[in-house]
Amino acid sequence: MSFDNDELRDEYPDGTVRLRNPNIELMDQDILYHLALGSGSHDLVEMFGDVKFVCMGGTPKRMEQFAYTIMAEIGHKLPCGTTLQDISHFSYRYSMYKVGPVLSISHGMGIPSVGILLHEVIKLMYHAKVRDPVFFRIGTCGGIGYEGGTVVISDEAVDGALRNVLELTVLGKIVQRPAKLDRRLVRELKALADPEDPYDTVTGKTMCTYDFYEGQGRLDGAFCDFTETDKMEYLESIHKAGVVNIEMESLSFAALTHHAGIKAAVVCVTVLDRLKGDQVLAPKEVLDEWQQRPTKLVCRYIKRYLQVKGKISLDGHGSIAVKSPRRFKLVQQESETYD
Ligand SMILES: O=P(O)(O)O[C@@H]1C[C@H](O)[C@@H](CO)O1
Ligand SMILES: O=c1cc[nH]c(=O)[nH]1
Repeated sequence: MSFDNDELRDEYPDGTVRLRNPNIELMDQDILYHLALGSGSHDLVEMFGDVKFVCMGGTPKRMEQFAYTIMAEIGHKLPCGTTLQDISHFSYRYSMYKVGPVLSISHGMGIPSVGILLHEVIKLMYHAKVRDPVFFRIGTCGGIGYEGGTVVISDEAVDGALRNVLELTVLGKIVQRPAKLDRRLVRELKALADPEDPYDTVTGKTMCTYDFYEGQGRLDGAFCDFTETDKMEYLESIHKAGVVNIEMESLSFAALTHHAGIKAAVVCVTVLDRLKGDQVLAPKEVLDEWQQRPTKLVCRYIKRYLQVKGKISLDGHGSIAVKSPRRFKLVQQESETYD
């Protein structure tokens, strides 16, 4: 296991999520302001103690749909006559749905929005005494050399200058956090791509920017100080460096989950090939179908985990069998991160 934050694992071998913040346990209560939840006002262990998977994506609609999809996939039943409730409705910020061991939460757009949410969800995992949760981001992105509709599993997140770190200004000083993702989880997810899927599923480096327009080299924003030639030179250079897609949250997602010792993956669908244009031209119905593709892969992972866990719960090794159409693999449930 090459876990950069091994101290966390050694100190808390039961898998509960620990915070790298001594202040929290000294507080009478912790208000998770943007989730409309609190450790004093809610029984967080009772409400969330059984969570195993936390799935996030940009929009409330996508994450509500994801919640209904995973509910059907894992056969979770709601009490008669009830529907899923948005647990964070009264925050008017994020939406959160719970389906058995799965949380489905919208994160809004960009690093600041997903960063605030991650602080609060990681604290939620801590207060609820959740063990070894796995986090997924289910998103959309621009492909670099990939047609719209391609599913991309990120094996690394980099910023606009190809640096594999999230940079934050804390007390006026620049702090860098490594943006590492779990290698084994990438392989497990890739193995769940079905050759029968009518689209490609690829792995590669994901560039994460602070802006959709100038930050991603688009010519069609309200402002643009570079030429088409400059743009193409840049996109070709990042393509050469192994970047397969661009989006706006993976850097924070990878860095904050890694800092908390939480296993995480980013799975996005491309909505266009940026080597061919800037505007998202696909019709809405097509975009809606494309957005379900990362969902399908993550659902397969969760379903497989839950089925296998049911069957092998007595083996004590915490292993998960991943069936690809051609083969079965027994995969140890450990984390591996890129150095
Ligand atoms: O998860 P989503 O679809 O929101 O991810 C990407 C990155 C930005 O949040 C947004 C830009 O259109 O889409
Ligand atoms: O080009 C794109 C498409 C979706 N999301 C992004 O951040 N960029």
